[in-house]
Amino acid sequence: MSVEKRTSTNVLLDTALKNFYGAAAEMGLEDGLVEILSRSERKVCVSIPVELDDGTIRVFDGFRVLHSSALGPGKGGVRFHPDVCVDECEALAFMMTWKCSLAGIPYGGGKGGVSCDPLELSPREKERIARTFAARIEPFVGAWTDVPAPDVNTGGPEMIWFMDTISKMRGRLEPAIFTGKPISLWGSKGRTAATGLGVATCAMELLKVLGKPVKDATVAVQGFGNVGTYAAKVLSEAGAKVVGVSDITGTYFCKDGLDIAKAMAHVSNHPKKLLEGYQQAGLEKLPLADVLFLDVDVLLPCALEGAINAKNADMVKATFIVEGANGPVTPEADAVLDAKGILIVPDFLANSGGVVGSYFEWCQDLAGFFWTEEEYNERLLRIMRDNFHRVWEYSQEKSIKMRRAAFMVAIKRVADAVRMRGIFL
Ligand SMILES: NC(=O)C1=CN([C@@H]2O[C@H](COP(=O)(O)OP(=O)(O)OC[C@H]3O[C@@H](n4cnc5c(N)ncnc54)[C@H](OP(=O)(O)O)[C@@H]3O)[C@@H](O)[C@H]2O)C=CC1
Ligand SMILES: O=C(O)CCC(=O)C(=O)O
Repeated sequence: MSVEKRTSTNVLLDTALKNFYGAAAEMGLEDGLVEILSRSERKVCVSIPVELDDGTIRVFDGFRVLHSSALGPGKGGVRFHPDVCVDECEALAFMMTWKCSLAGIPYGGGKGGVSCDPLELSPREKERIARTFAARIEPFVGAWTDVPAPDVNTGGPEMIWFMDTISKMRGRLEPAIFTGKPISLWGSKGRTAATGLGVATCAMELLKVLGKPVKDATVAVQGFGNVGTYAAKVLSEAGAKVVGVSDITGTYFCKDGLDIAKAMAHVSNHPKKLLEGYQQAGLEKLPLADVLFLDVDVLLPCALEGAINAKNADMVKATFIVEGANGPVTPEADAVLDAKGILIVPDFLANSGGVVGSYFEWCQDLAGFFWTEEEYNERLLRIMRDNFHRVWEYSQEKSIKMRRAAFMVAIKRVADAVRMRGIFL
């Protein structure tokens, strides 16, 4: 039997599938498992009717995809963004399966989202969307079925609206269904910074194995949201020089290094949480895309998928790329960057600090016993460093790129679970 390969017009899904098929072929995965693992167990599409503040009604589309539950309950964020669609959610759920597997945590892959533009919505409108979305996906989520978390444009408030709605529907508190909650309401110390801390840790481990000092290494960060800010903060605190950061208002560049704490304070005080208007001595404002083309040691794409693609890959000057976002480099760009000798730490290794941190929160919620931030960070750093080295060493041993090595390690664990449990999960 030969496998009929799935393709997609959605770039992110097509990328995820191509990377999976390539790794599956290289490791000689049997056809039946390739068929099973190239499809999602469940794709839920819901409509979300909401009354806006002006009294009009709008219906938004929402999605929750469970790619695989072979290793445990689904795990993955919920995104609020105008481009959200079922294919994008499937691609991200697919990547969550490999991310959780690679991280060695007991979860499968899930992802969800609502197609909406948060910049156009009031907080009350966002709350109505979040609560109706939660109510409509209620039959499909649970601490032992599928555990959502924050992603682009969602965070603590959305997780509380989700948790509160489902707790009311079930008549009991359900804290372990959602992670990324505020610390005061069954959240965990450390979770907010976890993804960025993990990205920065991978960058520092990479520099270390290559014998390059972190001190004065130059860094550029695309996206100054949850992942980008904390990655920039940790690296600048470790002595690296973060010379460029960006959000949708443009690229902010300073050759002597940006003051990341000051930039974070500016964003947190900005009414729309933007870098717009940020000032410091020596600052230059550059066009949006320029952050990707700065001549730096390390580039961290921490915004959205497809940022580095066939059209712009040739202009990238960084020596290393550590992928903070999910899917920021398309396969075509990957080939161009490889030819230029640019080394890439793949997304589902580099940004796995978020889901590892969510796992810690879930454990604490189930136990009703909470850890200190030191305990949380100590465990997170140990896992991130071990995982980085496992993938790095495997890629060296096999003379393959880190992305391929990470896929092979991750697919093996899921395939073993399917073999042990039987195919009808
Ligand atoms: N949060 C988490 O724990 C995890 C997130 N990720 C992934 O990391 C990425 C970022 O997520 P997160 O930080 O949570 O999201 P946020 O919404 O907090 O931040 C996203 C940032 O990207 C910026 N951005 C969007 N488009 C562009 C663009 N074209 N150029 C420059 N900046 C842009 C946004 O700018 P603005 O604010 O101006 O819109 C914002 O600063 C996503 O791919 C997500 O899936 C992965 C693992 C875990
Ligand atoms: O924290 C989580 O559970 C998932 C985070 C996520 O969506 C991701 O890693 O892409």
